[in-house]
Amino acid sequence: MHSLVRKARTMTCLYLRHALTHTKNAHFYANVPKPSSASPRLFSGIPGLICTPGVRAFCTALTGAAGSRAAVLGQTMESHDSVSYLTQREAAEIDEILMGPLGFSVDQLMELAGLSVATSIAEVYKPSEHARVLTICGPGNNGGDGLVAARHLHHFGYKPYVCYPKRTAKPLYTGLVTQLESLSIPFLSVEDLKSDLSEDFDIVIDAMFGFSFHGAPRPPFDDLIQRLITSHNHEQAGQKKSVTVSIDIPSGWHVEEGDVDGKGIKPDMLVSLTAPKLCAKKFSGPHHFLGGRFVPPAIAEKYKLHLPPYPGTSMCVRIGKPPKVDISALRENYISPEFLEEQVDEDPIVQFRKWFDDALAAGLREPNAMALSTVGKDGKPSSRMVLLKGVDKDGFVWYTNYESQKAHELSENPHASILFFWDYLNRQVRVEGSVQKVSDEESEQYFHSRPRGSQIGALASKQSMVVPGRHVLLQEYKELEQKFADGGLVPKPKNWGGYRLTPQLFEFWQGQPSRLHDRLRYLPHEINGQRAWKVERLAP
Ligand SMILES: NC(=O)C1=CN([C@@H]2O[C@H](COP(=O)(O)OP(=O)(O)OC[C@H]3O[C@@H](n4cnc5c(N)ncnc54)[C@H](OP(=O)(O)O)[C@@H]3O)[C@@H](O)[C@H]2O)[C@H](O)CC1
Ligand SMILES: Cc1cc2nc3c(=O)[nH]c(=O)nc-3n(C[C@H](O)[C@H](O)[C@H](O)COP(=O)(O)O)c2cc1C
Ligand SMILES: Cc1ncc(COP(=O)(O)O)c(C=O)c1O
Ligand SMILES: [K+]
Repeated sequence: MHSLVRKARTMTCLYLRHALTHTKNAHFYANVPKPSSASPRLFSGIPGLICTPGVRAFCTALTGAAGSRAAVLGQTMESHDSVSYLTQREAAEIDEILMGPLGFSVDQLMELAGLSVATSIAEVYKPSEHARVLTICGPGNNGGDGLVAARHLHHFGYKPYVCYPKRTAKPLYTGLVTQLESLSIPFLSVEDLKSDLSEDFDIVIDAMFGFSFHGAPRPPFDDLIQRLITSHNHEQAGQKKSVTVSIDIPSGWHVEEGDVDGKGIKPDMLVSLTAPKLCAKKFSGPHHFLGGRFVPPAIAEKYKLHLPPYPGTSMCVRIGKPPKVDISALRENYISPEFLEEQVDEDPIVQFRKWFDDALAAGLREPNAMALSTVGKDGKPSSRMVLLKGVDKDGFVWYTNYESQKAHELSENPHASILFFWDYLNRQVRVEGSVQKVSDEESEQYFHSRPRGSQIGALASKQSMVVPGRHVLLQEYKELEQKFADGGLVPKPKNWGGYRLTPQLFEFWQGQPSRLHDRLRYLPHEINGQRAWKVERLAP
């Protein structure tokens, strides 16, 4: 086998493994026609994975014949070859099957389609910079998707406007209009719109035509499409422009051939629904997303759909590479509630618990992950992440190897700094203090509470030492696994245990607009011979 293909297969296995381990309660089938020696190991221990030679699945389809990049099983798809495209007839057929034998109603599918569009937009364009959204709706279901998207965008914090010149009298559509009116979303006529839409809007959603479009656009859509083209040309002339997001098909494009004469709209984002239609091959904008997370396996199999898995609970997934970004331009404008001296607890540990509970309530992944910085006698700082395993009035506890780099540095200099960053909450907490080992009993107790695999892993790993290759670690692990196969107690290695940082300084940071962040620092001081904490505000 060509080594690149072999590498692609291995990578696919890894991605598949990743996808599986992050998708709970699902069963996946993988066909590995010529398993490499690594395959069983890669797949072992994945709940829900059934390896079978009979079932066609991503693994073969994507890395076998074409030998295309394995990244398709990550969260993006890199080449056009690896994604499936539908013809106009297939798209209409799938619609009929979904709403016929598969028991969906059009309302349901439209709701999910519109939600996918709104979440795709929210992934790329933040309401802080792209608040004003005009949705131009056509007479069919594509227009309906636009009406639904406008409603969700309102709830996501955008300011939607709708232009819906050819309304459909069916209850589904009149209901969607009523819902938008009840949110006081303005409906604008074509005459209300300026010829350059960029003047009044940050985003224009093109929900005029979907996969049933044919021929040349009739009024008033011909004019509306022209305005989207003009707005794009303004951008090329260096003026500020609004971004165009097309739902399913860039309106005016041939559903299969795309922008035939090259004079059509050039959307910045395309949200394909169910699966991209053939015209999407011609899409060259920076953001191609897939939405419509409702495709049952029967459809995927019948139409041999190869599509990227949706990450987590997301309603959309990016297709294709993320655009190249100017790193220097990457920034967030933090918007948070005020964080004032009067609000903080006098006890910084209590204050920490409050913020930690907020991080837990927000559902953040590993809110207990913290950067630990240490400095040995050479005076050179080093940092790494560790997991907080306990916090109380005595301090902050984590566990590690007592012969690791951090352990050597702590033995030379028992002072450290820990740092939590809770991105979603615009918060950071830094804590500095002195460090001691926890008692052996405490370490014993914690060690035996860990998953058995991690206990054996701790025995197998001489943390921070050079290893000749991964196989050495795996071999060591396998031998230990066999040694403890009887299920008896795995002894805690002598060189494994906890550290406790006794805090001498806290700083609670909350991001605010214009970089005028809140920073409240706690330092110990004495009042009438009593130890207390003094809170001071620091300039951001
Ligand atoms: N399964 C899915 O993925 C789902 C997709 N959804 C969305 O539905 C559209 C397809 O919806 P459909 O109603 O079939 O069609 P369109 O929205 O594309 O539009 C049909 C109307 O447009 C008129 N039309 C067609 N061509 C022209 C033209 N050249 N000028 C003016 N008007 C035109 C057409 O009128 P006709 O008289 O020509 O028939 C119709 O009134 C799909 O793309 C998705 O966006 C569902 O929401 C969920 C399931
Ligand atoms: C999120 C996260 C949590 C981690 N938690 C721990 C931990 O609790 N204990 C640990 O020894 N290593 C942990 N690690 C690995 C460390 O970052 C580091 O690689 C290892 O401890 C060796 O560090 P050293 O060579 O500086 O001592 C974690 C890594 C990450 C990314
Ligand atoms: C090497 C190492 N040790 C310990 C830990 C902490 O893990 P646990 O929660 O199993 O104690 C981690 C976590 O990533 C780790 O990577
Ligand atoms: K469209």
